[in-house]
Amino acid sequence: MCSVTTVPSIDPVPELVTRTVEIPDPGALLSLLPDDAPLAWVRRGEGLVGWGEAARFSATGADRFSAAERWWNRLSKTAVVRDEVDLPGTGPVAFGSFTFDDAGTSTLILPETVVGHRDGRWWVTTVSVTGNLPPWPMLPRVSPPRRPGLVTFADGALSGPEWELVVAQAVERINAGELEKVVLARDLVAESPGTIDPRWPLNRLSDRYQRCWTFSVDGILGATPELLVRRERGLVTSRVLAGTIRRTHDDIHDLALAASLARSSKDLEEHEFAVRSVADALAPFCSSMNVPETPFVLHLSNVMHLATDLAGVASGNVSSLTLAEALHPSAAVGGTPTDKAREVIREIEPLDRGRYAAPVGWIDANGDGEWGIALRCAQSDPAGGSRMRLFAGCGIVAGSDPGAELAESTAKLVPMRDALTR
Ligand SMILES: C=C(O[C@@H]1C=C(C(=O)O)C=C[C@H]1O)C(=O)O
Repeated sequence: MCSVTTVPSIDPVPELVTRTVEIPDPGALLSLLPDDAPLAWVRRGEGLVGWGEAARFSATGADRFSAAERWWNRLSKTAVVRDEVDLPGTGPVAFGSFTFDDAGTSTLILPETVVGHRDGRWWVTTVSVTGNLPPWPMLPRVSPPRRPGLVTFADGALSGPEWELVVAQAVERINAGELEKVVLARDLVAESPGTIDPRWPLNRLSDRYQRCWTFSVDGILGATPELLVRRERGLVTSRVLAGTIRRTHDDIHDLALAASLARSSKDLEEHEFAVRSVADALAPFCSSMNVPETPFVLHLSNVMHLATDLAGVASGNVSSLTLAEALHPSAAVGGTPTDKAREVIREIEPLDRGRYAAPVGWIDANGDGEWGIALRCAQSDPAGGSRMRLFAGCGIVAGSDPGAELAESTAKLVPMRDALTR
């Protein structure tokens, strides 16, 4: 295993050799994962899983994305690649997770083994960093995921009522004309009697939230409904969410609620801020772009969101990671205007977001990749695997009611809570 924290120009680059071979259906991707540091990006059974660590890059600060990209380019562009499948996600692939703010550590991880599935094809990529051809891939036998013991939940930085006061402060500042929208987050601390096997919640999340991207990278895991950006051979796509309503589990009532969400001027305004921030950030990188005029309603099992899928044609050879950097933080997780919203978050949200609400995903040697926003997620505590922090946030605009926002954040915590307990 090799670990790199900075990239001085004289740094020796590992001699990367990768071999990708097509394999018959090996079973569900998540069922292949070992319990130690599993890497995953899976939706509806397709995607990538990985394990082992051939190389890792860590970065801190405002240039964390560009430093990570430089490292990845140096590693992957000089690699010897044997790839008999040749799809986005074959050949060398790194999984990544970035911090919301400049503080804290962001990582890119090059796994020793990656298994992928897409359009009826499966493949394995193995990696060597010694210049030799990596071993012929063998999928290890893994133990089944272990159910956590009795998990308890406690308030994180603030109790619910304390958080409502912070939301009220934000509404006041919006009404005073300081900014238009700010996204505020809260956290819960989950504690289990023993080490939590991350594969347990991962499997629960991917079964129950099939429209979401289930991810696990370097201790943060979850199922996000929001795709910050995908770049695939010149096509750029993004799914923007903002505007939320809780489900009641009465289908007829939920349909009426979906219709009211689609007409709610408060939610439409909040959504418009988010779509505009993504379209504006992508514009310099795209020769053409399709931005639908009206959102659709995305139904998840706990909540419904206003959603817009944007698509563009990349004008140059810009990587998925550069695009993720340009988009982060979108108004869906930061606010409008961005800089003012970040300032307000720093001032009134007494919480270290860590990697919550920031890009998580993967990149290949061509720069193709998918980066979600780490939402509906939990971060394992570096001090021990029996503790996790769960996060949820809400977009606050002029018409926001603190009690309703607290209820919305509680609904957004349900997927992770349930995945740890049921
Ligand atoms: C911030 C979160 O979600 C974001 C905020 C939303 C909203 O305020 O309506 C909806 C989806 C996400 O863009 C979260 O889930 O933690």
